Amino acid sequence: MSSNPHIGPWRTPAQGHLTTDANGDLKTDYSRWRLVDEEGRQTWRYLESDVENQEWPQSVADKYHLGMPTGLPELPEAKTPLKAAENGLSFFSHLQLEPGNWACEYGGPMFLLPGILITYYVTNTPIPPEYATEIKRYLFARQHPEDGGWGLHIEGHSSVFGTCMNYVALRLVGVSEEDPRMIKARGLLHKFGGAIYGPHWAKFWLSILGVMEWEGVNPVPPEIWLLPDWVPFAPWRWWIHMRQVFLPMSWLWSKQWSHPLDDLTRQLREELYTQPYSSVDFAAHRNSIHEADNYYPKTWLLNAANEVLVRVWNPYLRHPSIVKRAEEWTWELIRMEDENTKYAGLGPVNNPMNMVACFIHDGPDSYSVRQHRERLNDYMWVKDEGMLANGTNGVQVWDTAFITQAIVVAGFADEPKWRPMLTKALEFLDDHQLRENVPDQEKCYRQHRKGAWPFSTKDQGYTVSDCTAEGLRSTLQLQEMHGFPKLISEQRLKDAVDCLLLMQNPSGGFSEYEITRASPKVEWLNAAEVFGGIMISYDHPECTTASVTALSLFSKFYPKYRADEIRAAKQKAVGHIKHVQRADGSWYGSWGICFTYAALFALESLASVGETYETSPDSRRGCDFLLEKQQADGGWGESYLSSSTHQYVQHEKSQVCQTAWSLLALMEAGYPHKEPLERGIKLLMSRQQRNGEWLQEAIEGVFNQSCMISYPNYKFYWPIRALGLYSKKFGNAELV
Ligand SMILES: CC(C)=CCC[C@@H](C)[C@H]1CC[C@@]2(C)C3=C(CC[C@]12C)[C@@]1(C)CC[C@H](O)C(C)(C)[C@@H]1CC3
Repeated sequence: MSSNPHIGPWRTPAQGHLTTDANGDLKTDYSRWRLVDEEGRQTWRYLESDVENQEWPQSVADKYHLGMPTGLPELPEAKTPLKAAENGLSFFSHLQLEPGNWACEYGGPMFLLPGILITYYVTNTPIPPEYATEIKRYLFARQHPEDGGWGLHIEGHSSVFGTCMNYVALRLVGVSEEDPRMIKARGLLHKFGGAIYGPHWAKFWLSILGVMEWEGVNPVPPEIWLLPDWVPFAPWRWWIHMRQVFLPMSWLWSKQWSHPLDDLTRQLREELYTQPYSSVDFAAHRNSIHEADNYYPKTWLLNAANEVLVRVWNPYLRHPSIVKRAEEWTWELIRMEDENTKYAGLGPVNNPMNMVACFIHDGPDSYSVRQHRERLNDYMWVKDEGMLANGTNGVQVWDTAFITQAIVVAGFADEPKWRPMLTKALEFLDDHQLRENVPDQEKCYRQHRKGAWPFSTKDQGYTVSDCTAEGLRSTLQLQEMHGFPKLISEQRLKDAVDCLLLMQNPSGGFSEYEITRASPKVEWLNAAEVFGGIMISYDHPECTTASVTALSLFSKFYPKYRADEIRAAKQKAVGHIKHVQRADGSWYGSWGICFTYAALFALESLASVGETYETSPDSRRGCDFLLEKQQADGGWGESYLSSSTHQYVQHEKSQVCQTAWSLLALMEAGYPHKEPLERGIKLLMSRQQRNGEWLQEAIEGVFNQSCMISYPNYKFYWPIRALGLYSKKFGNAELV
C-alpha cells in the first residue's frame, strides 16, 4: 500500500449504485449527478443518499449535460427559418440555470486534468471516489485507439506530453499498470523515448510528483521577478497566462520541492522511463524533446540563457539572500492572485500550482489550501464520457451574452414568452460585471477592470476586452433597445466603455486581458515548446472588432459620452483591422476555428462603421473569401488545422457552427444575393433535430494556435442567430 494516507479512498470506487460501461470500466449512477450553480459558480455533486436523490430531481440541464435523454418533446416541424430558430431556442431555453446563465463542458486540452490530479495527490487531498471513477472513464474514452496515446488536445496526435501526463493521471486514480490499455500507452511512451522527452511543463509536474529529478527541468528562476520594471523582458510584461503560470512554477522550482517517495511513485519511476530510474542522466535530458511535442522549438537565445543559468548562475552566483528576496516577492504575488480571485485562480494551470505552493508555504491544513481544495471542484465537469477538467471555471458570461444577442438579432426579444428568460440573463450580466479594481492593482500588475465583464464569473474577475464588449452590447440591446429594466446603470455602462478605451494598444488593435506590455521579441524566451505566441499580449482581430462593434452601439445611445475619444479609438481600430486583413480578404482568428470565426467579427464590425459589401472593397473581399469556401452542400466547414497551419483547411464535412458564422458574416456585411445564403440556411435546418437541438460536431475553439477547446453552446446560439437574421432580411418563406 502507498504511504500516502489518502491513497486508500482514491482507490475505492463510489459506493453502491455502480454499473459498468461498454469497456467494462466502473461507471457511477448518472441519475445521481446534479450540476449546482451558485451565482454562476458551477460544481457537480453526486448524491449518495437515496432520499436526497429522490427529493432533488434531475433537471433537464443536468440530463442534457450528462448525455442522458432529456425527454423534451418533438416540436412542430420547422419549415421556415424563423420556426427553426424558434425551435432551437425552445430547446436551448431549457438549459438556462437558476442564476440566469448557461453552462457547458469546456474541455479539449488534455494537459489540465493531470496537473490537477498531481496536485490532489501531493497535497494529500482525497479525491472523491465518484470523481476517480469518472476520470478513469474519461481518460480511457479519450485514449487514441490506434497507438494507445493521448495528445495535447482531444483531436491532436499522440505526444509525450499527452501520453505521459495522462498515464500518470490514470495511475493516480488507481488504474493498474497491468491494464492492457496502460500497457499499450506505456509501450508508446517508451517508443517516444520515455518521459524525459516531454516538454518543460511535463517535466515540472513529474518533478513535483517526485517521479523525475529537478536536474531534468530547465531553470525557472524566481529571481527574474526581481528585474526592474523597465527591463524590456521583465515578467510583468508577459502574457498573463504565462506570467501567472510561471509565477508559482518559479517559486516551486526554487524550492525544488518534490512529493516524498511512496510505493506508487516508486513504481511510476520504473514505468515512465526506458531504463532503470537510478541510471537515467536527467541533467543530460533537460533539453530532450520528442518531435511530436516540439511544436515551437526553443530558440538559441533561450538555450544559451538556460546554459548560463545552469552552469554559472545556479552553482556560483545564486546567493541565498537573492533567493530569499525572490521567493518572498513571488510568494507575495501568488498570495495576491489567490486573494484577488477568491482562490478560483486565473485558470486551471496556475490555480493547482498555487495550491501546491500554499501547501508548502502555509501548511497542509491551512486556510489557503482548504480554499483551493474547494475551488478545484469548479474546474471539473461531468459528461457522458466521464469527468474532465474545463479550460476555465466556466463560460458563463460569454455564453450568456451571446445567447442574449442571438435572441435579439433573431427578433424574439419582444415576445412575452422569452422575456423572463432574457430578464434572468440580464440579471446574470448585472451580477457579474466587475465593479471595482483589484486592491493594489499596480503592485500585482493587474489591468484596470472596473466596468469590465470577465469570461466566466466575477470571482475569477479578470477583465477581457471582448467579453466586456459583448457584455456591454447585450446590455444595451436589452435595456436600451427592448425596454428591459435598467439593472445596469448608465454610469456602469460608461465604466465599461472607460475600461475598453484603456485596453487599446498603440497599434489600434485590442488584446484580451491587458494591453501589450513588451515587444514580440520576448517570444524568443518561450520555454513551453508546445504553445506558440504565448509570451506577450497580441492584438487579436476578434477582440479588436468586438470592441469596435460595442463602442459603435454605445455611441448610438450615448452620443455625447467621450465622443471624440470613441471616434478616434474606432478609427484606429478599423485601420488595424484592415491592416491585418490578408490579401485574400480573410482574417486569422485566434480563439475560434478559424478564418470563418474571424470573418464573422470582422465583417460585423466593419458594418458597424458603415462599411458593407456595397460600400467597402475590404468588406467585399472578406465576403468573397467566404463565398469561395462554401461547400457543395451549402455549408461551411473548416478544420482545426487552419489554426495551426495559418491556411484555410476545409473540414471533410460542413459544420453547423462555421456555417452559421459565415452566414452571419455575409448577412451583417449586407451581402445582397440570396442564393448562397439560402443554401447555407437549408443546411442549418437540415441538421436540426425534431426537438429543436443541434448535435455536437467538430471542436469549435482554439488557443495558442495549437490547442483546441470546446464551445458546445455555439451549436445553439449561432444557428439561432443566423436563422433569425436571415428571416428578417429575406423573409420567412418555407424552405423545406
Ligand atoms: C497555456 C495555458 C496556461 C493553458 C490554460 C488555458 C488558457 C490559456 C485558455 C483556456 C480558455 C482560453 C482559450 C480563453 C481565452 C484565453 C486563453 C484561455 C484562458 C480568451 C479569454 C481569449 C479571448 C477570446 O476572445 C475568448 C474570450 C473567447 C477566450 C476565452 C477563453
